[in-house]
Amino acid sequence: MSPAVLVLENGQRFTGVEFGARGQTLGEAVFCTAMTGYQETLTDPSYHRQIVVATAPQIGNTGWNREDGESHDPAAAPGDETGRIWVAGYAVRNPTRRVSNFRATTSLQDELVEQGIVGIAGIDTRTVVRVLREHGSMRAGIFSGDALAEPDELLERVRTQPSMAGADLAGEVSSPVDYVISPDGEPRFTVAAIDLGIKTNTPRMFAERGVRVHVLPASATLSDITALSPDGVFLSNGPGDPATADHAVELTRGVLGEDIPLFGICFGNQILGRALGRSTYKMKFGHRGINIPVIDHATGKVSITAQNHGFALEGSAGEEFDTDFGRARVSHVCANDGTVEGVELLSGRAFSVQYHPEAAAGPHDAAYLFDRFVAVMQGENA
Ligand SMILES: NC(=O)CC[C@H](N)C(=O)O
Repeated sequence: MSPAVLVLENGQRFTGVEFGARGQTLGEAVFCTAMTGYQETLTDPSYHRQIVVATAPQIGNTGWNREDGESHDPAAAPGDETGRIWVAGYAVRNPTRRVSNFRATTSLQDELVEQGIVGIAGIDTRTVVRVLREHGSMRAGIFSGDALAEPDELLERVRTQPSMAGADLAGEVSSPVDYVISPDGEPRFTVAAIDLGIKTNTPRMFAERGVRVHVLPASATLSDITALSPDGVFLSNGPGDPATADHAVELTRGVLGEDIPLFGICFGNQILGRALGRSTYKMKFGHRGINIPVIDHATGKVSITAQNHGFALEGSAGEEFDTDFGRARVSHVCANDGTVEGVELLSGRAFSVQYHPEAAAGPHDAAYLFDRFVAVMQGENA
């Protein structure tokens, strides 16, 4: 097995072995605590430009299949549209040697090679995670093969890459063209979904509820939206720093001005929050995993949620504030650290959450939010 090295911005190096493609990759090192769902994690466009460190020690048991991908490439061959890996790199402790799942068509190792994703295995991921937890997410690189020829240069390469703060990335992952996901059965409503890095399970959750989803590129304008006469607008998850997403924020303000019902997830929550006048900040190490507890301020109920974010909205539990579109409040907070996990207009016409009710992968506690959005489109008071 050939050597590979993970180099962190603070100068720490972890030597392991190649995993996936050979070469060099740069990105922000972040850790994900999910025990399962690596295929969904790797294909989630929100991880664009990030090197994911898995805290679960053994990765790859279920191989790779043609069904669980979360990216959407309308130009890809049928059956392959959801499989693009978006992470910049993958760092694991112990890759499985034998795939064991009836749906697997290949192994994770082979898929990483196929897609040219550079990874590293055999490092003490517990130590890496402790460093990231203590010092925060930081720039990093994984190097193997010829990239190891000049070991003294690696740290410089890591340190000269752009930081995640200030990164405007939604346009790099968004579909360049519109596409439509048809509902199961008769269409009841049409939602215009702004693709800032949308995961495929989101339109699927709408489709199950009779909603036709018209996905629009991140560059869509308010007239592109109103031309569809949608019953609602959806703001997707996505990569990068929400403070850079000025176009999406202006678009959202336009949608709120038209009083079209609006729902947002993750990046979409940060954008709705900004449209309501709040600002965002970079968290120390973010929330990435599938068992993160969130408190709904209105009911006191806790949902166990899937999350993947490194930025958050300013605010505190239950805080109410005035906006250009009426009064709003912080609707949800994280039970672990009190960060904002949701905002809403008191009118109920617009709401969003920082976590992932589409749960791919993850627990289904928050799926009711899709029902709530359908109820708002139906004209019911949410
Ligand atoms: N999953 C997401 O939508 C992530 C949103 C944003 N890029 C963040 O890291 O906070």
